[in-house]
Amino acid sequence: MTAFIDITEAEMVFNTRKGRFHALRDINLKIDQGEFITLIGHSGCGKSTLLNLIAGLLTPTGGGLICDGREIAAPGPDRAVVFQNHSLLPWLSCTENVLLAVESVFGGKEPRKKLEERARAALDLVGMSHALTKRPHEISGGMKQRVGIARALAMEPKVLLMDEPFGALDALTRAHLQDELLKIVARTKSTVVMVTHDVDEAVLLSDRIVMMTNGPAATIGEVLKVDLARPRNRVELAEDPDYVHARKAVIDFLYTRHKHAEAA
Ligand SMILES: Nc1ncnc2c1ncn2[C@@H]1O[C@H](COP(=O)(O)OP(=O)(O)OP(=O)(O)O)[C@@H](O)[C@H]1O
Repeated sequence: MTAFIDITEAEMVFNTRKGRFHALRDINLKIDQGEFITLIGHSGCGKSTLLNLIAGLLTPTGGGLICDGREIAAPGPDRAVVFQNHSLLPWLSCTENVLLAVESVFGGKEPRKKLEERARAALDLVGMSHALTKRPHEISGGMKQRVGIARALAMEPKVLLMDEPFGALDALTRAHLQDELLKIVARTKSTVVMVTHDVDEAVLLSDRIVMMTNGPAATIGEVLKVDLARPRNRVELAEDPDYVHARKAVIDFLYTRHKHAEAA
């Protein structure tokens, strides 16, 4: 039986002005439904490329990707993406931004009232009910990112794909949104694949951390299972020996065994 997401021998070669660039090779990964996976690795190793392959925004030059029994050949509403920069439409309110995504999935099948309910429920889930009519420029960066997450969740995707969703936020807002995301995912039981540079974020959120080697021709170096009970509490975890051990394993991979050339 194939896994919920099944990546087999995926390879990505880009054609550039300077010739062919081999970004990813031999990517093999099976992800179960409801799993929270983070992709971690040094800058330029191909984390976003791998996420974009799962999103269907890129087509692999070798191998294949399957999601829920179907080959991933194009982007689809079953795989919603949250980027680092919220990418909300500035002239629309928070509700209208979310509604647009809801309409793209459920429009034509459900009455307008039901679509509006879906948008409001998603904004409620991320704690943004107080800003339904506000435009993006009227809310903070953290709030914009919440609306971006609401927009993705409102599509009821099978998979939530996140490319450094909290990368542009200050440390406190980031911590707060990580905690919120943990609660949301516990409720929605979403399957999540998230790109991050942050070791603590990876350990706090993940069921498994996929650690990537440096490019060119990067691949999966190691996969670390994070066996910490949920719900997870960042304060209690700080001194948990299993947390400290997982953190050390990732740091060791990144900074000892796969040190980046620029940092060497
Ligand atoms: N469309 C493209 N054309 C050519 N090369 C590309 C393209 N997209 C990515 N690359 C190259 O592939 C490699 C992997 O890029 P990618 O953005 O996936 O890395 P990353 O690990 O997400 O990096 P970062 O952590 O800095 O965001 C890089 O060397 C990048 O320059």
